[in-house]
Amino acid sequence: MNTPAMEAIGLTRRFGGLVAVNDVNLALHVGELHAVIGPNGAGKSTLTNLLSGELRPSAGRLLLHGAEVGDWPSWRFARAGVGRSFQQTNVLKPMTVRENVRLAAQARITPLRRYLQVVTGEHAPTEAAEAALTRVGLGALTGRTAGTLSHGQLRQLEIAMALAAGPTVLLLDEPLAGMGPEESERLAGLLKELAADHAVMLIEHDMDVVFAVADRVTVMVDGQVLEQGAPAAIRGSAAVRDAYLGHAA
Ligand SMILES: Nc1ncnc2c1ncn2[C@@H]1O[C@H](COP(=O)(O)OP(=O)(O)OP(=O)(O)O)[C@@H](O)[C@H]1O
Repeated sequence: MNTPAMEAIGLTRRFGGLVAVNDVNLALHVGELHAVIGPNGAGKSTLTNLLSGELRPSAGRLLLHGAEVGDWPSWRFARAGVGRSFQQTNVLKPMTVRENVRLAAQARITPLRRYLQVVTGEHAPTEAAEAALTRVGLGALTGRTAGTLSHGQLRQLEIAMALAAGPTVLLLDEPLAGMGPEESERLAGLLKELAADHAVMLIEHDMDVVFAVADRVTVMVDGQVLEQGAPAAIRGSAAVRDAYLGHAA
């Protein structure tokens, strides 16, 4: 297969004596939706924070399009095309939908470019914002105050914010949390569409959604990869079933 958009090799993160992410290997490819599942405390959010540059690895390698990025500061990740949505909502509620996405679009732009845009009246972030909003299905609500959106619409807005900076890699931490079945199904369809031209990593607890949309699944338990494979293989795995039942007990 071609070079992954993002690749973790032996990626490890310790918090004092706790190894939250332990020797994880993972490859994200454009055109693929890669779901990461696992019981609470498995290390999924820590892994997302490592891949988005918010946390530095304690050990191991992180590659973006084949180049080492493990020691990069977090701001370089967004500029180099790594976008993420957050488990906790990241939206500024008094601002409009459009303003939220425009601000997010600017994450990709250097301060000099932003200054030049003001001077020349160039409107690149506006166009990127409108395109992202149309793509997630919020094109008709751009002037609405974000605080008036439904829960599902807020999650769509968060995805638009992640998309607006033009990422290649999209890291989505429980984008469907708290949604009803209908909204959830619609958004799952959108995630699948986005995977056509992005490398998508999806953290998700709803197994029906995971098995419906994922091309590949990584199962984490206690910071480690328990299994990795196609959804059908993971669904039939006794080790995965045991891990979940063990944690439920
Ligand atoms: N900043 C931190 N400092 C210390 N320990 C942390 C920190 N962040 C996470 N941990 C610990 O690392 C482990 C993995 O946590 P993490 O949040 O990555 O798991 P998770 O799989 O995302 O869980 P959930 O599904 O509940 O969100 C947990 O034991 C957690 O308490």
